[in-house]
Amino acid sequence: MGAAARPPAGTARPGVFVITGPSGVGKGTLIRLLRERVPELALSVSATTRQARPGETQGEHYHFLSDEEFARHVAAGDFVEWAEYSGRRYGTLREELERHTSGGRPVVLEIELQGARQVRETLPDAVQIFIRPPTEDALRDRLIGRGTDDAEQIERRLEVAQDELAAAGEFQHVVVNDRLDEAVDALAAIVRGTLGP
Ligand SMILES: Nc1nc2c(ncn2[C@@H]2O[C@H](COP(=O)(O)OP(=O)(O)O)[C@@H](O)[C@H]2O)c(=O)[nH]1
Ligand SMILES: Nc1ncnc2c1ncn2[C@@H]1O[C@H](COP(=O)(O)OP(=O)(O)O)[C@@H](O)[C@H]1O
Repeated sequence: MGAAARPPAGTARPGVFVITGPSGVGKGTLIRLLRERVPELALSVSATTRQARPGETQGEHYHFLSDEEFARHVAAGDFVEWAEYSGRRYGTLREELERHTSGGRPVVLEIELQGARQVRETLPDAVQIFIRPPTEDALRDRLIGRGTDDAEQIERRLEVAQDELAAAGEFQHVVVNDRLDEAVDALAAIVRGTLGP
């Protein structure tokens, strides 16, 4: 964006950063480290109908909802975006996003491809970042190594990953998560480049 396209000083909208990439590529890990580097960056906590994994807590990792609760929010138009992934629903509640942006905080959304495409339409100023694995074998190794999904879930996630990886070219920024520290550096540079020093 050129300087002429910027809103006048004092009215700049906080940044919305969308981070997408296949399951197991390291999005959650990268976002945790990114937020240590850029502490003002808030995390949008998504809603989901999937079961909490051991160690995940309500309202911190996700807003865990029943199918009925999620459907009610869909019908009420409460979601900025939502999608079905591996048989479960995931979405960004408008209220959750605005809780941060209305206070002037930049915010990061960790969402899958269909949701990122919806945000591209509804929030065209959002910065879109795609995370790639160095190889598909590395992705499989990370999903196995994480130990949170059974073999069937891992295969489903790897199948979805094929379509997701094919869509990397749609994204403004692509970061390869090979060495973790280098990937965090690249993400921090994108965020700092948008927000300013
Ligand atoms: N569209 C959308 N996708 C989401 C949202 N929250 C999480 N996801 C994505 O849903 C997929 C599955 O998430 P999860 O079950 O937590 O698995 P994990 O990302 O492999 O740990 C991942 O690609 C997430 O990025 C959301 O609010 N909206
Ligand atoms: N650069 C990396 N090199 C090796 N392992 C990684 C790297 N980044 C993340 N991991 C590991 O890969 C697994 C999946 O990471 P996670 O952040 O849960 O991915 P996602 O949120 O994209 O599903 C975790 O066990 C994590 O520790």
